[in-house]
Amino acid sequence: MNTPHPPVPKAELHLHIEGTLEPELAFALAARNGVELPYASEEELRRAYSFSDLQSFLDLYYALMAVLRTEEDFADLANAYLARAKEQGVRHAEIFFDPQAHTVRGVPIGTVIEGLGRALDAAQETYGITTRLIMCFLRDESAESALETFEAARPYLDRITAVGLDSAEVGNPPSKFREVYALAREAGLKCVAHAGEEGPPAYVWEALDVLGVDRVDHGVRCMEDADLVARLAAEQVPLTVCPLSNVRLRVIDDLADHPLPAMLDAGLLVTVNSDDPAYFGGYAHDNFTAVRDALRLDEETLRTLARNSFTASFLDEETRAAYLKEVDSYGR
Ligand SMILES: Nc1ncnc2[nH]cnc12
Ligand SMILES: [Zn+2]
Repeated sequence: MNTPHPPVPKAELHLHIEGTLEPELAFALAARNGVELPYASEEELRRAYSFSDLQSFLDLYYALMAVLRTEEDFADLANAYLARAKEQGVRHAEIFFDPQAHTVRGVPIGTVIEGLGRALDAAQETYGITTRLIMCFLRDESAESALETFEAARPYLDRITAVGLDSAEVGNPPSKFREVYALAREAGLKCVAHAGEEGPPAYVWEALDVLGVDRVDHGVRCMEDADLVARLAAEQVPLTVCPLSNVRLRVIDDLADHPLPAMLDAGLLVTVNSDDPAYFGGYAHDNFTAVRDALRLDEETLRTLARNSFTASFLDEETRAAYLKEVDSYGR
């Protein structure tokens, strides 16, 4: 009898912790916190997961966050993700969170960070997963709100590795956040930003040239601009691509048409990630197997994607090398 392959060891670099809120946990937290959800059952909620674009997803994503109120809630959310991530072969996770989506509801930023931090502190021992935290600014909020959020997070910066930029992209270019990114860099943080998901290649240029990002989240629309592809390839700027998300949010019509193979052929440092797995139908390895099947990727290409995930991470060199060794010996 064939023993099934364990999933290839990988790093997850594009994962919104709020996007891991499964219906089951949403209902459990709603009951615990006395929050009424506008859905009669988990099944009914799941039926609402049909999106026409990024905004239609964001509306539900922010609405469901109403159930997240206490440190314990954020710790439970992160633990539920880590348990699933372990099963998916995730050895390292760099996790986004959206503080403004919680502070606007009266949840203090310290509650969010301490709650997530409680789970992440135990992640290596409990799940064998190393972690980093990336604080995202909501780009459809003002630049002033991002600055206030950064200042509110200052007491917790030792828990934060990088800043990021997410939410509704079109009409909210990276340059709007020049100032807060300069402050983050001054404070020694790494910088990433969603760019080129729904927005044009010009937003990827801005993320690079105005914000000075170390990685681009999504970035798939870079393929419309040959000069941009050349720049990203020459500098080996990592792109955290999220295939199932791209299909669910209609960035790409069909997974079989995804530009991932063309991106790899162009010499881009591409990684495969899950974005908001509770909403988009798959966690990290589910994305690997989906692209393998739809795009007929061979085992060596999957190994390259796994290698890329560690190469593109914010890990220290020694830990990175240890993980790369695991990838190289996988299945051999
Ligand atoms: N795919 C995505 N794009 C932009 N903002 C997000 N927030 C959560 N998921 C997102
Ligand atoms: Zn994202």
